[in-house]
Amino acid sequence: MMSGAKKQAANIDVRMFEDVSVLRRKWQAALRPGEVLARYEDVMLGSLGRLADHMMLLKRDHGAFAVSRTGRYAQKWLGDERWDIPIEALPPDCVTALTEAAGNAIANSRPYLATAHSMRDGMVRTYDVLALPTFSRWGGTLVGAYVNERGAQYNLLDAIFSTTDGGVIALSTIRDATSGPSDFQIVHHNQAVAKLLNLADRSLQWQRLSTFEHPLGSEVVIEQLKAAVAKNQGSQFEIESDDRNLQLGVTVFADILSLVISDVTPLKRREASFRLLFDSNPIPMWVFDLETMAFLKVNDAAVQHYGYARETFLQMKVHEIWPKDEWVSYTRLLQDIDKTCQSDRHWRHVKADGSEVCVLAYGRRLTLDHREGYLVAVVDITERRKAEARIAHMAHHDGLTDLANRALHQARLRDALEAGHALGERVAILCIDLDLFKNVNDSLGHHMGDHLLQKVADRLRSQVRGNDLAARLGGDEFAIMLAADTSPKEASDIAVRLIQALSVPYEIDGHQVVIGASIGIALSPGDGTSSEELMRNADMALYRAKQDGRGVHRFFEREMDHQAQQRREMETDLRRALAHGEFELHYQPVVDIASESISGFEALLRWRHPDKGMISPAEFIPVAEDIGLIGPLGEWVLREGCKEAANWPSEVRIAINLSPLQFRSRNLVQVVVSALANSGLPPKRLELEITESVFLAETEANIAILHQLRELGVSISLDDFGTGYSSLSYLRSFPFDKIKIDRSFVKDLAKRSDCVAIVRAISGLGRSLNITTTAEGVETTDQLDWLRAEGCNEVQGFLFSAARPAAEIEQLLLRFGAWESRAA
Ligand SMILES: Nc1nc2c(ncn2[C@@H]2O[C@@H]3COP(=O)(O)O[C@H]4[C@@H](O)[C@H](n5cnc6c(=O)[nH]c(N)nc65)O[C@@H]4COP(=O)(O)O[C@H]3[C@H]2O)c(=O)[nH]1
Repeated sequence: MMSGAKKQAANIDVRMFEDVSVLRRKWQAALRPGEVLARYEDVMLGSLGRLADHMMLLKRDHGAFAVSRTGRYAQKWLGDERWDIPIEALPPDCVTALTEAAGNAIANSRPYLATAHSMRDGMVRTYDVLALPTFSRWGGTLVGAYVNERGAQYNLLDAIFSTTDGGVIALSTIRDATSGPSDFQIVHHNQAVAKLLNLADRSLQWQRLSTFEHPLGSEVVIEQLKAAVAKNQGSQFEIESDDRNLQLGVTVFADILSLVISDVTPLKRREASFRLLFDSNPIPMWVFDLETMAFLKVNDAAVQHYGYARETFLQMKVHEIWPKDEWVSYTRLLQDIDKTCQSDRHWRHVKADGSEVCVLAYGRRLTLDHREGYLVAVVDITERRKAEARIAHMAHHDGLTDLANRALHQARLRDALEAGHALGERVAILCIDLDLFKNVNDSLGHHMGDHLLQKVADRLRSQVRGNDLAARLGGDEFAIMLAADTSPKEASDIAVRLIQALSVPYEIDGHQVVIGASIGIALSPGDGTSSEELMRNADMALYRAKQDGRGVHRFFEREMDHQAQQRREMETDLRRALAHGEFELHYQPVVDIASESISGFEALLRWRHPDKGMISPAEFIPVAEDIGLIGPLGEWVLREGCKEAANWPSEVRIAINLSPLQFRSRNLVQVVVSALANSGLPPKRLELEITESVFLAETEANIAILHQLRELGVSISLDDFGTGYSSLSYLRSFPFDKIKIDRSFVKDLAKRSDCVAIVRAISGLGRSLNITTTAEGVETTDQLDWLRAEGCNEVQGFLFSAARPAAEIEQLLLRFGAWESRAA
């Protein structure tokens, strides 16, 4: 069944449809053959009847239309009863429809039907506008326009409100006797209200709130509405209804109130989740106002981490947790901040106690309490950064002294050389080697050695400035790089200062330790332009400084390069010499002062180089020691010496020198046993000469080896006695059979009383300890007389003979007999 209104609307539509058809037919019928348009008189004049009320005549005037002649209905539609109205004077909705219809009709030379929507008193009406194009005998085109409302009007507000999810209620205020607001009555509402209030089945119309059993009728709501009416001012508040959060927005129109209800449950849940995530998050978080930079919200973790009380925090601005030197840069960063920010940089923050932390910050924009804010979560990476820095530091520094290590030193040197090259500035390298450090390490132990190195490092550190760098290259090798354009004079002054500083006695664990330093200097670009070359040359200069008696500094000279070359050659030649049989032994007689006879021979090694001739052991033994050849070479000497001595008269002994490095091989005893066994030489005819340096390293083990040798029946002599540091204590460490007085004391016997005193003391010592004393380097009879007078037991030296090849031994024995008869 159709409602009355709908039926009426349907009738109107049918009539309108008929009107449009009639007019179209009339226009078609008026079209004469050969003419494009129907004539005005044929269409518009006469026989329009009822339709005349709905008609308008449109003239074209200079391109724009004007309306002349309007029927009554058309006048109402236009809202204007005048004849001749310019089109721009009409309501815009009419203008749009008329222009569209008339324009298209003229363009197509056919009737054209357009639709117009008009808004009148909140009601929307739809009209059909039919334009009939005609031509007039008096010239020009005239358009007859028919207008009629198509269907039922409807209320736009109702239509809009019925399609929204938001609830809208109109309430009228009920006043009491004092004319104050006492209650409210629902006078109108849209469909969404019932759904929002979960009251689908109940009618709300005319419901009084005070009797309305629903949270909407609660006292709280009524009081809020009363207050709004009293103040004539809108308000907004929330209520809960069936697990839903409803937001009520009140607008006051005198005694009528509109209540807009929206469901804010999802929003509330989001807020609750945010609160939960924010408040109890272990990661420090805050929200700050993007405009004022003030903290709006901070979570517990932030309060704890930064050490500010929450109230203090909330009165602060973001920049107050930045270090002052970053205020400008960080403010600039925040100005460019995006909707979200993934921290790709480190931020420095300052805690309440003034300490600084390093953090990563992650953030996003949000609205909090109607303010544009920024939510920030921070991850403190201070410890991680420290650990990273520690690891990076460790990779570039020496663990013991904390000085730069070789890698960092090389890298910095390369950089300095590059910069120096660009600027035309010199870079100096000072290679430093500690004199006598090995002694300390060996005699006082590694622990003391380490302490000493640390103190050395401290002194070096205190001597370097600016871009200069002190480094430990390993062991007791250090280097200083002087990066600022350094002259040779400056480098030399610094080297002198360094040697002085390092030579001041060290106080370590109650011991006073004295060491020195030797320094080699190389300067770029003259002594090298690459780090490798410069270091190699500084090292060569250092080698020279050590050769020159230590405690001095030397600059690199091209000649050193030559010497280094020679040394390399010697190393190569030495490796070959043993296999090629280039070594031989010479023997120097040892004379017994009392019996004035040869008691033995000292075997002294000789190297007959195929090109260079005879090379002194003083030159090649240290090299053989350095390249590890001393083991096989020493073994060869022992075998060869014992074999030779086995041919001598039975009372003549042989003395053989042992390098301290031979003790390292651990098979020394075995080698001696084998040499004796192979030669058949009785052990008592073999003397092994050692220097006190045997006691400097692995003392216990070496003393044990000495005891084993002695148990074989071999004698042990202490060579070069008096030249070392603590010889007397070594005499206690091992029961030596012989002490050899160094030739430096013998040399000046006749001239220097201190030498006499030393020789006297050593001889006395030997006597009281029952140790034979042998004086070396006796060249004059004067010296011999002094030695005899001081009670020395044996002598050897050029006075009797230099070391001679084995073939001359027999002759020597004979010749000695001759000397013996001449001396008598
Ligand atoms: N000015 C002067 N010198 C005299 C006199 N009498 C002897 N000499 C020299 O003094 C050195 C004595 O040997 P050294 O103190 O054991 O000192 C030796 C010894 O430490 C080492 N050496 C020699 N042969 C061997 C060896 O077979 N093994 C080891 N490990 N070292 C050896 O080489 C050093 C030097 O040996 P050489 O050049 O042969 O030098 C020998 C000898 O030629 C003299 O009256 N005046």
